[in-house]
Amino acid sequence: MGQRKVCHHNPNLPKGRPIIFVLGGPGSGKGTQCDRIVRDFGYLHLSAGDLLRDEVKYGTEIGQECEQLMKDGKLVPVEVTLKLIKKAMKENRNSTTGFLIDGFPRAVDQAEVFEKKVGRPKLVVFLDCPREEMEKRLLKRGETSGRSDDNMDTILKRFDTFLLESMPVVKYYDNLQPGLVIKVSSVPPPDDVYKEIYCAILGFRGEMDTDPMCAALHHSDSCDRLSFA
Ligand SMILES: Nc1ncnc2c1ncn2[C@@H]1O[C@H](COP(=O)(O)OP(=O)(O)OP(=O)(O)O)[C@@H](O)[C@H]1O
Ligand SMILES: O=c1ccn([C@@H]2O[C@H](COP(=O)(O)O)[C@@H](O)[C@H]2O)c(=O)[nH]1
Repeated sequence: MGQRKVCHHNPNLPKGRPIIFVLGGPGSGKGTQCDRIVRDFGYLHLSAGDLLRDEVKYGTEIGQECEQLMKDGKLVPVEVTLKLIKKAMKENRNSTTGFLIDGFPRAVDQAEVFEKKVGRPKLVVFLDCPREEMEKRLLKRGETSGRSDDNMDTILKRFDTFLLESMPVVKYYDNLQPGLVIKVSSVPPPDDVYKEIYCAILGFRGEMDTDPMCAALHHSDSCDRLSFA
């Protein structure tokens, strides 16, 4: 993953509704940032984890198949997640201006199959957060979330799965298309983390100059801060 100086200004954007992936470790803040993106851009937020938890909650066949895997911090088969995501995209294709996919793809083979069967995202946001910080956040969230995986035992397994299987997805997209991935530290407060994401989205929409803060970033050398290094 080399140093690349890339501004998010892609003149060859295909038409249609954009897809954004928000990736990062467990508790890195994906859902928190997605809330802000939805607020400002109105994209449809599809959390693969939420879709799976709904299946578990309603006791569907998929839910029964996935419940234990999720408690063990393992990945459910891509056929399952892809089916849920594609269904939600299809149902909403006429009512949304874009798709914000949170926590998927979780492995390189998942990214490959998405690329083949659905398409390429316009932007991949990678939230970078130290493990200790993620652990602290998840344990705190676990006090009230009711999630069966917000406990120390499962958190450790989720970290292992993330490092082994999910981190390579970031490199996959960075290699696939320079500038596609932005790496953002999610340690600062949520609104500060969001600034870079917001500018990157304006960038691929060709609207960078509509916001003075983003325009300054775009026209200065600091533009390469947005690229994955
Ligand atoms: N920048 C931040 N600073 C401090 N706390 C944060 C920040 N972003 C999110 N949090 C908190 O950390 C916890 C995890 O955040 P969030 O649910 O958004 O993470 P996630 O990446 O979606 O997690 P998961 O993958 O487990 O679903 C939440 O309680 C949230 O309020
Ligand atoms: O694409 C995905 C997304 C999620 N999972 C499983 O769900 C849990 C929880 O996911 P969150 O994104 O943290 O809500 C995850 O640990 C996996 O078991 C998945 O397999 N594939």
